[in-house]
Amino acid sequence: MIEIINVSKLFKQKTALYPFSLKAEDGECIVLCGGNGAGKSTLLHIIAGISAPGGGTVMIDEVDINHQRKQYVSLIGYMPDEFFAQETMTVTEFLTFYGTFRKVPPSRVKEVIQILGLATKKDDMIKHLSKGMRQRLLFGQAWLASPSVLILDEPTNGLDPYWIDVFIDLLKKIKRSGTTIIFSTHMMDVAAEVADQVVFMENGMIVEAIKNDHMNPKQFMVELLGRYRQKEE
Ligand SMILES: Nc1ncnc2c1ncn2[C@@H]1O[C@H](COP(=O)(O)OP(=O)(O)OP(=O)(O)O)[C@@H](O)[C@H]1O
Repeated sequence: MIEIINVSKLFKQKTALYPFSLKAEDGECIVLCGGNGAGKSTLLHIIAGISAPGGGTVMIDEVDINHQRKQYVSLIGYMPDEFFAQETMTVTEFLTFYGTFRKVPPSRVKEVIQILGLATKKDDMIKHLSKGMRQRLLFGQAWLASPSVLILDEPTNGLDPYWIDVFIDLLKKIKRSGTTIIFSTHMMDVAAEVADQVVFMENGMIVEAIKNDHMNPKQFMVELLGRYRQKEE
């Protein structure tokens, strides 16, 4: 379970996030939507422990980011929106490197490589991977240790339609295992398939939060697109 409690952020004079709160239970998914500069990455950086909140706090399974940082970080997996690794590492070396911090066995590294369709690339250097393959690898790094909360910044960027479908199915499976997921996207169809709650952000504020109360993905997408268009008018 994740609780975001009155979290805010100021960059010099500019407010990037006004105080707001959100909550997701085990196995639930929150999706953040909103235009460029809305504050999605800023919020995800705070939840991932990369950037300190200006005010408020984040709790995962009652572990407080401000007071139990080490324990908090062990409960999350974070996929950034940009690649950050040594590009001369191979796929296996990269995942093994991150796996050692969490005591992940080699069999799990192998399993993740397989599930993410990277088996034929396992000994290739990261610099030789396509954009979509790098995205899958970054996702693998976040998911490797089966964290309590998975935090993903625009995870479907660069994925082709086949891998978007695989990714949606995988997220649903991960939710069923009890993991809480929070991710940002510009893709309403992805949001409609996976989200229990879609949060629209604008200028660092939540302008609307829409819960999926038993709608199927198609109905939910129509609802989301309707709200999205209303905002543009
Ligand atoms: N390190 C920083 N220093 C100063 N301002 C920042 C910093 N990081 C983000 N901002 C500002 O905070 C605001 C929110 O940015 P953020 O990256 O969170 O938006 P976003 O919703 O993720 O956008 P996008 O869809 O383009 O990724 C923007 O106005 C941005 O310029």
